Formats: sequence, C-alpha cells, structure tokens
Amino acid sequence: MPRRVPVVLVAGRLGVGKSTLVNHLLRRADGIRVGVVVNDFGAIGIDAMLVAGQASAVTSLADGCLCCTTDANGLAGLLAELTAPSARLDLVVVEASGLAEPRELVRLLLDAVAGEARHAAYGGLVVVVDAGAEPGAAGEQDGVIRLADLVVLNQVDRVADPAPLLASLRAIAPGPVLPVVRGALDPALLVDPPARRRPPRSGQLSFDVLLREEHPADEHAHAAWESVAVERDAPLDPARFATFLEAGPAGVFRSKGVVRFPGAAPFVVQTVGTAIRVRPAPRSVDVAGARLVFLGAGLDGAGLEAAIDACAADPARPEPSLLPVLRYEESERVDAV
Ligand SMILES: Nc1nc2c(ncn2[C@@H]2O[C@H](COP(=O)(O)OP(=O)(O)OP(=O)(O)O)[C@@H](O)[C@H]2O)c(=O)[nH]1
Repeated sequence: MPRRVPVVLVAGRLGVGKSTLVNHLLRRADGIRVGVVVNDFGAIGIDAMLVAGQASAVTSLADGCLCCTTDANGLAGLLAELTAPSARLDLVVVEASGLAEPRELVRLLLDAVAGEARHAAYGGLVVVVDAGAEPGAAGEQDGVIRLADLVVLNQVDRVADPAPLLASLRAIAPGPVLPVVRGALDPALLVDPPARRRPPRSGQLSFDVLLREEHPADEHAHAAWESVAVERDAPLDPARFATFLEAGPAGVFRSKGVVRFPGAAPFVVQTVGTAIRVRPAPRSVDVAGARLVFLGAGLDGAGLEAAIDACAADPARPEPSLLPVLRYEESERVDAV
C-alpha cells in the first residue's frame, strides 16, 4: 500500500542557512531517501550545485521565484514525480528562495498535494532564522514565524547568548523552536526512518555512511528534541480528541499513533504542525485505547498525559459521532492504488 511522502517546505531570509540545513539533512539521511526541490533565484543555480551529488534526486526550478509562478502546475508536476512510488523517496524538501513568500508557497504546496501530487502529504513549514542577524531582523519575520510548524534558530555559534532571542521566538512561534549550529536538524524529526533500508553492517559502505564518516562532528551537533509517549487502555472521545489535536499541544511538531474510539475500529493518527491526517489502522494493529508519541521541543509530558486523560470517552455514550475525526481522513484513492 503506497504511503504518502511528506513534503517539507524550508523557508527563511537570504543567507540564514537554508542550504546548509538541507545539506545536513542529506548527509544525515541514514537510509532515508530525500528528494530536494531547489527554488533558485536568478540565472545560476548555485543552491542546486551545492546540494547536487548528495541528494537522491535534486530538481531545480530554474525559472526564478516560485511565488511568481502564475500557476502551480510546475510545482505540482515536480512533486507528483518525486513522490511517485517508483521514485522510492521517503521525504521531499522544498528549499524556498530567500525571496519567496512562504505563505504563498504553503498555498502552492497544499494545492499540489490536494491535486496532482496525490502521493504527497504536506509535511509542514520549517522557518530558519539566523541568530547572528542584526537585532530586529528576526522581528521583521514575525508573520512568517507565526505560520511555522517548526522554527530552527540557526547560527547560534555567532552570538554569546542566544537565550533572549530564543525566548522572544518562543513567545510568538506556535510550534517548537530549536537552536542549532550549521542547520543540524535531525531528519528523524521530519520523517520516520524506513525499516527496509538499513545501512549495511559490513561489505561495501553506502553513500550515506561514507558521508557521515566524513562529517563525524555532526554526530554531536543535532538539535535537542524530545519525544513523549502516552498509552491509555480506554477509548477516546472523537470530538474531544479532535479538539486536542486542533489546539496544537505546546512544543509538539509531530505526533503519531493509533487511537480507538467507542464503537469503531482503531485509527492511525499523524500530525505535522497544523496538518492532521487520520486513516483506518491496518488489521494487524490493535489497541484498546490510545498509543501516541509526541515529538518536539520543550514538551510537557505530564501536561500531555493530562490532556489525553481529558479526551477519555464518556461510557454513557457508547457510539459518539466520528465526524470530528473523519474530517481529517486521508482520501482513499491513494490506498486503492
Ligand atoms: N557561523 C555559522 N555560519 C553558518 C551557519 N549556518 C550556515 N552558515 C554560513 O552562512 C552562509 C549562508 O548559508 P546558506 O546555507 O547558503 O544560506 P541560505 O539561507 O541557503 O542562503 P540563500 O540561499 O542565499 O538564501 C554560508 O556561508 C554558511 O556556511 C552556522 O550555524 N554558523
């Protein structure tokens, strides 16, 4: 059954370190096959050349700023190709030009996912901010930061104390804010490592392993992120659980798990930022209540447990309506392919 491939948009002002972050993801892919769409601005595809050779598939949109494209067909077609099961990619990263308008790009991506790119899933907006930029420069981006599913505060090595900037970003960002050096974001925060392709233990080294060994410093450079697992034995109420997901728990960037609602078979639930996806669980998966994992930064484990407890189904209502959750059900046509 083909899965949908998450498409993550990486945006941020010129020179904040977007290409550095994309290159880091490619070097650290560790069995995850990453496709990259680079939105070059200008005649020379500098970004494409920088990442070329490291990507599983690099595609350059040579015609300039993506937000100036009059129709979304260019992007939708590209994403359809990159996320087709035959491309065997696990993650697609779209690196926006520093000049592209992220709001417009998110709209283009969502249109593409709803239309031609039927094997793609919207994977969220990652906004990169430069800690070393002039004071106030980050403030100009407040609007974009409010849209971000994940804010990466890059170049923290360039400031003596990143704490004040971190605090001000956390005050406005709806999702987690991760301080990093040289774009060291762990790809596992964006996509699950596939079980099928482990780097070989012996014999010929894979390209991923070679790249990692060339960059041993990266081993310790990952931004700190956490996960919290919550398991419950009793079913959840669909309306309460949908409200919990829609509110976006503090610090959570991704969540995934299996949930049972009264009178129904279990559902697989996934969220990335504000995007919620639900589908019936495979027959092999069974839970009496909920098994959920939350990924992000600054997570409040006790708060998440309490919030899930507050979603418990009311035993007096054996068959509550599933509509609040089914609104987020993925289209069946992908599973039917
Ligand atoms: N000191 C320091 N320099 C960094 C860091 N991350 C990136 N850089 C440098 O900052 C410069 C810009 O990085 P890029 O990754 O090209 O930035 P970008 O956002 O892709 O730039 P545009 O594509 O022009 O928008 C490069 O010289 C990087 O080597 C960091 O964490 N610390």
